[in-house]
Amino acid sequence: FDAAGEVDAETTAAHIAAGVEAGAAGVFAACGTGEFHALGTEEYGIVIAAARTAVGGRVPLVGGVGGPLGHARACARLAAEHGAQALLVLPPYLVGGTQAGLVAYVRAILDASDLPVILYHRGTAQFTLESITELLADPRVVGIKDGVGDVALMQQFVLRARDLGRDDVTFFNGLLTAELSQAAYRAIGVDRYSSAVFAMAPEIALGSYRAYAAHDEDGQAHWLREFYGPLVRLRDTTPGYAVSLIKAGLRLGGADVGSVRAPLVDPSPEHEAELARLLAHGRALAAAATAGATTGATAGSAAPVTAGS
Ligand SMILES: O=C([O-])C(=O)C[C@H](O)[C@@H](O)C(=O)[O-]
Repeated sequence: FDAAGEVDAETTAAHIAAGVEAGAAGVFAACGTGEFHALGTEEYGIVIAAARTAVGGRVPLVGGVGGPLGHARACARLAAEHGAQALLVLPPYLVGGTQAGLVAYVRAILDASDLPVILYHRGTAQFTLESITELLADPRVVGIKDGVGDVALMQQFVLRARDLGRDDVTFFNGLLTAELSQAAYRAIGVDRYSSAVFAMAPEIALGSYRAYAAHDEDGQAHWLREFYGPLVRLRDTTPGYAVSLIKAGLRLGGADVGSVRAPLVDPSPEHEAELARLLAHGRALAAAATAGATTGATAGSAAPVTAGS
């Protein structure tokens, strides 16, 4: 947002382009971290159009949709019009329905455009094995992203997709600060995750990703102890920090991204100082890991699966 609190298309595009250039394998635009909850319909179209310009067809672009059904359908149409390749279905607003109602909600969004959907299993949109099975019968359902943390249920979703011959379905760990739990997700066949940290500090997310991709368990544990664990403890001090810390991190890096919108709040000065300290430490760890990799001291992969949000 600009100084007046309006969507700033230019800054949005520059931010997303920088993430793609840094190596994101895909972009979730206007989703959880991208403040879908705070955008009007017209603003949503501006964000997706900016994202499309920034991405330039280099990686898949997924637009968030959700909330009130009328708004979700309007956003689905706008995402299609502005060139997104898929939709991430976020939970409906306020009310929780039955599983049949949830399936109908997804279908109504599917019918609003030609875009395939990824289901974000989270909040008021928590699926059962039965409702997932029903939705997987539709080839336009191409992904499931877990925001609940029930790995046993997610394992069932993965196996059911395979049993149905849906090898095309992509699974993501979409828990807050996904890196913290990613090792457990890989063990159940979910090797992709969306990284909010990538959105504020790609070099840190990529440093951690390289340890993950190389199956370097000591390296991953080091990242969790030194950076992600402390970040999550800071995140958990205040509701909404999963989003506002990311934006504050960008501001600390010099990007003119404005504040979060209500009801979220920006971090307090003390918390922002703690974030700055953590980011400096994370960047030092990333630089040391890169130096180690170039001298052959640390194994690493150059191909990120990380997707900015
Ligand atoms: O925007 C989104 O899709 C999310 O909020 C998911 C985040 O990226 C989550 O996985 C995280 O915090 O790392």
